[in-house]
Amino acid sequence: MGYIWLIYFSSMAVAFYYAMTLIYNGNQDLTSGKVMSAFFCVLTAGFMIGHIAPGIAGVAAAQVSMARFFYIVKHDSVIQRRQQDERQVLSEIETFQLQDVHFAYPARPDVPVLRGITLTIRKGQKVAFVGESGSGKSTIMALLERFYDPLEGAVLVNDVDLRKVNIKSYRKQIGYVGQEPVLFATTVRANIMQGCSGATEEDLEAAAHSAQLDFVQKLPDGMDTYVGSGGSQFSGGQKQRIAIARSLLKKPSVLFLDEATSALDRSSEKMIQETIDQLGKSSKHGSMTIVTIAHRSSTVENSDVIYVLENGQVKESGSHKDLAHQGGIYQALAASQGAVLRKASTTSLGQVGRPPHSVYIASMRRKKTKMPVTPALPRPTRFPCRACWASQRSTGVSSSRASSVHWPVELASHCWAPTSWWMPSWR
Ligand SMILES: Nc1ncnc2c1ncn2[C@@H]1O[C@H](COP(=O)(O)OP(=O)(O)OP(=O)(O)O)[C@@H](O)[C@H]1O
Repeated sequence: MGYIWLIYFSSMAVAFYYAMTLIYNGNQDLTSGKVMSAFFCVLTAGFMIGHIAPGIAGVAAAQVSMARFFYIVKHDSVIQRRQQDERQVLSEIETFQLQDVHFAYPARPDVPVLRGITLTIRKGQKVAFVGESGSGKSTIMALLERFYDPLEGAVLVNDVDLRKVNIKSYRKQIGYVGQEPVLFATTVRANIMQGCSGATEEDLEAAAHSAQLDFVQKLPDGMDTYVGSGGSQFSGGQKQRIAIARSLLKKPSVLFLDEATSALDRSSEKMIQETIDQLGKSSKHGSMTIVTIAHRSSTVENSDVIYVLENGQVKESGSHKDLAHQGGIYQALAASQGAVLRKASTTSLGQVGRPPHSVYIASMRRKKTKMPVTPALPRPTRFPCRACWASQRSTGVSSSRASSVHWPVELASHCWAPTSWWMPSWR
């Protein structure tokens, strides 16, 4: 920009100098008055045009924003809403029923996602959906929230087809926390109060306490801390906790948790779950219905009913106690996770805080073996990836021996995998 101004004023100076030279040399057509008026005209015009330039960039940005705005405004809802049909106003949700529900997403109408789901959820129940990735768990939740309508069959609420229920009154009753919650670029307080403007400071504090928001209190600005664009100034688990606080403040009669505590450590998750269970028993609507999707067995163990999905169908249902010994998919899933956890707690590699390198050193000391000279390694904070660990196991090398063989020599960059890779979840 500085160069433009330099060129602009330099050319003006040259033109001015040239005009003055012509006058002094006796040019009859030019007078100093004419030159000065022309000079000020050009100066003013240039100044104005210079001011337009940033505006042109603004117009381009506004065009993009307007295009996005009109895209959203004109976007048709995927649910066929007919206001005259949505007469049933709900003050309370007693039951949900899915009756032989078939569904495919509008973007892929030929790919069936749900194939004949029939189930009932009653008031106050804790219901969980588990199953492999892509089996249709979140899709069931989306239908229960009426983000989509089923292609065949029906979703009933209090025995009324959801298509006939006033959607505003219905959604006021439900709370939803997803895996990647949406936070707005404002303060923690404003994010939690979103949609609950009537909540008092005590309600806010109670919700924050229930959702384990202690970390916010430790920040200099407390509840008035700015969360950043999309909550970018907080970690995934912290964002989930803020979103849980937001939902709890609303005191919904039904709470949908779609992997809502997946980013939390086990103890925080357990504490939040216990609080939600307690709140569930004492919500303003009597008892709160809680619908959970999770991959960790510990998250769903306390549920009254667990539905196990496979390829868009319910394959098993029952309590954890029933399913854990049924010899089906759930038992296999729970056992595989339990086995991994057991292995993690018994094998030296799985002991948190005692990484493989120190295990190796300790084992060499025990055996009074002369330690080979190995290059100094940074203190490891992560574990070998599952593939490497499996290959060590298959060669029959013991864990400490395996780590001594493998760890210092071959621990390549891919082995610096997060423990979550090594400790498989149900995904
Ligand atoms: N908006 C969409 N448009 C088209 N297909 C979709 C859409 N959302 C999900 N699907 C497809 O529907 C299927 C079920 O997805 P869904 O999200 O319900 O699975 P899920 O069991 O919740 O999986 P995960 O445990 O990974 O969240 C998947 O095959 C997915 O690719």
